[in-house]
Amino acid sequence: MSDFDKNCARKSHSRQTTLLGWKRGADVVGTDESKKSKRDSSTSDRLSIESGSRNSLWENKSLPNGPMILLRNTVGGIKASERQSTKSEFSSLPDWNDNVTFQIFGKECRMRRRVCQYSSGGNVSYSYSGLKNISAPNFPGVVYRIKCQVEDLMMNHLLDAAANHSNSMHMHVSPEFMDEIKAVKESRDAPIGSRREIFNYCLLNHYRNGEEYMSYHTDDESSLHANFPIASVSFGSTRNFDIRPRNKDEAGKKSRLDRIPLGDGDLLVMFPPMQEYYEHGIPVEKRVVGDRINLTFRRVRKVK
Ligand SMILES: O=C(O)CCC(=O)C(=O)O
Ligand SMILES: [Fe+2]
Repeated sequence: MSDFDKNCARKSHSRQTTLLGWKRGADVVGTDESKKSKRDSSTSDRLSIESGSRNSLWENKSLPNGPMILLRNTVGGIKASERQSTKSEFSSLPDWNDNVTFQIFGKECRMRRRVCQYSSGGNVSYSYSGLKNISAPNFPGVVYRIKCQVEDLMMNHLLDAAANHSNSMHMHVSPEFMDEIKAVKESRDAPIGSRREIFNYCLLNHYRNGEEYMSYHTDDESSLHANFPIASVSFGSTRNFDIRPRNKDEAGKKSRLDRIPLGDGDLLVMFPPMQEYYEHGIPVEKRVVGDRINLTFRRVRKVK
């Protein structure tokens, strides 16, 4: 990666901040409705989920104010060969864009990975990384299949933990989201047109080698639903997922707090309010052999 690219990556992040009017820091609370509802869900009235006993396949990766759960080697099939063929299907989707450019202080920067995005019925509009009005066609079959699997895995885990009255303080899920997944679960037997869904948007990232990366950022656009998590799925080579605080420390630094290796078939779920407190990114790692495709499923509020 050249210094110019590094610079672009860094600046793109600060530019995003300006463009979307984000405020950073644990002590700063936004003024829009989504942020208000986050604030109103106090820790005490959230359902606590324990990753123990029957739910032991899920690891608890939470940081303070950053609830996260992780399930290894499962999405896309238990067998590596099944996941490999799913990854090939992703790779040959027709909508990849490997030349995404954006302007930073008058300079043109190119995104160092290829990306594409899909949404429910092609009706969802979402802007990120300073890019606006990006078209997001209807979910192709392979993305829809993985979306359903991710929703089921997550829903069953959370409902199971709730039914077992798990009471660890590690993991907090808002009552609003628990109500939502109960409704989604109940609607699974309904005719296809009237089924509810958790996620209505998917962003795919293809890192073709260890030099392709994603700089530190938060996924806290106001168009994202405040109570819903972001579910991130990985296929292919293992890449590190780095986490650091949004706020600088006394020395003016933001030091890395955690590094989670994300491998083939892994599912990482980030719950609110994680995006208010932490940034995450995929660093350059030249020694990585092979490519990785990542899917992040989101719930966007604005539907066209
Ligand atoms: O590739 C990854 O695991 C990170 C993806 C991500 O953070 C994003 O799409 O916002
Ligand atoms: Fe992200």
